[in-house]
Amino acid sequence: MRRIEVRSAAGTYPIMLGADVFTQAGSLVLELGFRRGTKVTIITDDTVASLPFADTVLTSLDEAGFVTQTLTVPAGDSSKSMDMAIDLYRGLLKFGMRRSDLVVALGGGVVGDLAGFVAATYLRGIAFVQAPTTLLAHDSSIGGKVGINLPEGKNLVGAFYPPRAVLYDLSALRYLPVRQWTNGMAEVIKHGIIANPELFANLEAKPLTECPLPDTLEPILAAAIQVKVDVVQADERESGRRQVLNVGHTIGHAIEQRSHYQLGHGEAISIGMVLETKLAQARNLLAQADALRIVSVLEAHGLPVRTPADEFSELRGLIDVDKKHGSALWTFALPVAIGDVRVVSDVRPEEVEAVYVQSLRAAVRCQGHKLT
Ligand SMILES: NC(=O)c1ccc[n+]([C@@H]2O[C@H](COP(=O)([O-])OP(=O)(O)OC[C@H]3O[C@@H](n4cnc5c(N)ncnc54)[C@H](O)[C@@H]3O)[C@@H](O)[C@H]2O)c1
Ligand SMILES: O=C(O)C(=O)C[C@@H](O)[C@H](O)[C@H](O)COP(=O)(O)O
Ligand SMILES: [Zn+2]
Repeated sequence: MRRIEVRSAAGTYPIMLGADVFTQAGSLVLELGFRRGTKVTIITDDTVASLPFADTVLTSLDEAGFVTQTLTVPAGDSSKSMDMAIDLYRGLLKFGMRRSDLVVALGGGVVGDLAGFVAATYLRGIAFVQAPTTLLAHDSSIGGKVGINLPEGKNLVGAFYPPRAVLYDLSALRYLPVRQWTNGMAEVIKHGIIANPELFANLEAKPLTECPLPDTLEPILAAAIQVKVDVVQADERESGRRQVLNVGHTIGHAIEQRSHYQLGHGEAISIGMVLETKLAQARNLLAQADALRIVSVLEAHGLPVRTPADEFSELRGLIDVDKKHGSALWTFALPVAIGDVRVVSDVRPEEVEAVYVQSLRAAVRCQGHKLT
């Protein structure tokens, strides 16, 4: 089992990464200092609850002497809501959860963000452990961003609230449908674009279109995780450097929400990365060869790269509520090389619209070719 430490203002926490982490969940939680008899609520979703490893985690915690319950929410981004958070608070209260007790978020980014938000706010904050089960969650489980969506935009309510540990069992990933695997690759590729050109080149040379065996996967995932760890350690509360993790997200979040979550987070961010790559090119920040490499590697992984049919006017308001903007001008994290992303805070909405409209026209032309 590989151990990666994350320094945070609230203390250092470990990421335990390996193929046999969940069977040891109970002893790992004891090692964190929680005593036998502590109440542990596992928060998960209804898909994950039915997979064999959910039982493995529960059994391991029971055998270690914890008093457990499981609370289940429907799978999907619509569970990242205040209504769902309130249901969960009540579930915790009913079970008698105190400040010394523990929440375990077992699932993908939706469960991690929601359960983390509930843990951050229940009784003004109780401890939680992230137990990510999707590839995408190599990103969401680290760094302490927790939150819920509003109808007006993604992740508009939340906190920076680091977990006590991240227990990442790679054997859970073999249950992922291909679409979910691919969805997660968007954030792995993103981490390469941000700060690891070697990781990016490896993905170009050998696209990971399905879940490989843990021995192959572990070093790749560890490299992507290390990019995230380095960034959040440098700027935990996103006052500057951390904004680079948002490459592809300023437009991608709007596209994700506008699709009513028919597009997965990684799928929307893939389209967002393509459009933001074009914005970087339009500003002469990125060479054409690098722009082509970004689009090609996303395509090679089966990720969507075409602009959806939405009019820009339908996205503008959603982009406008992005938390990074400081004024009427927009803030974007733009790729400037493979392995380097720069934050720019003087983007006029009209510039984005021009790039978007041009890409939309190109996408429609392409479709026309296919039909004829
Ligand atoms: N907090 C952060 O830093 C951060 C970072 C990236 C993304 N996010 C958020 O994460 C969310 C997306 O996360 P996600 O893509 O993991 O989505 P998700 O949590 O909805 O999981 C995707 C689907 O896979 C299923 N699933 C989970 N584990 C599985 C497994 N092992 N086998 C089979 N099916 C499994 C889930 O039930 C769900 O249907 C978005 O809400 C996004 O905003 C947060
Ligand atoms: O950890 C971060 O910081 C990120 O930006 C990671 C993103 O992949 C993630 O989607 C995050 O939830 C976006 O946060 P937001 O603050 O833009 O809502
Ligand atoms: Zn993301």
